[in-house]
Amino acid sequence: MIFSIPDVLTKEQLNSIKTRLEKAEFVEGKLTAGWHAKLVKNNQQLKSGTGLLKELTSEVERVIKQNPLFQTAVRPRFIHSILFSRYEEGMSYGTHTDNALMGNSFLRSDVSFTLFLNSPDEYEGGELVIESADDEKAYKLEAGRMIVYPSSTLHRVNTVTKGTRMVVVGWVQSLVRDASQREILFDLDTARRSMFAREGKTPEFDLISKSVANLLRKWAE
Ligand SMILES: O=C(O)CCC(=O)C(=O)O
Ligand SMILES: [Fe+2]
Repeated sequence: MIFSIPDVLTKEQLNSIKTRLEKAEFVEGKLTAGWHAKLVKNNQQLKSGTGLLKELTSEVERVIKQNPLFQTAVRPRFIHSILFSRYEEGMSYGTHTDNALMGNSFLRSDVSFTLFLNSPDEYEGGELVIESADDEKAYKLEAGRMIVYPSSTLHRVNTVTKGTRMVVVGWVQSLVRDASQREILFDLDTARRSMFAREGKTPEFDLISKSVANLLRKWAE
């Protein structure tokens, strides 16, 4: 399931993050890529091990974690490996797949996300393109909006031909590893919430709630 969440960050939060990033030190993106992704990764990211990265990471993580749509659709156990990436003119990230396990704790990447920090009219190119078996789709979202997609895909970032593209990227180890199981839980949960809004706590609502809980018991790890 690929979906996007609007207004993950408010205008004030976006401005505050961008102001702090303007003065920050960025390094070669290749430093955190797997051996094959390194070959095609040509961007910059906020230097690791700095107070600023820790501060911004915890701010963004908290906001994402609290988002109700993210919670129901992704069921995060760990949000991890967050990077603040910058693509200037001529930069791109060629076709790759994300590492399955990341960092010293080998956190699994089930779901990837890109949170756009600047507006699409501030740069040309720079679309995130996600491939499927016979097609591909390009995403270039407004500032504050986040695209969420399976880490199992092949994807790329087109060359930025003008301006600068600023994003936050990160990964999630979900409580429910299997994407099709996550989708079943998401559909049932959405259906029962809309039934609840219309008719309140009916016997049908109780039965769907019981199924959501029991499936979660079966599938969560
Ligand atoms: O910048 C993006 O939208 C995605 C970047 C990416 O694919 C990655 O960092 O692995
Ligand atoms: Fe990626």
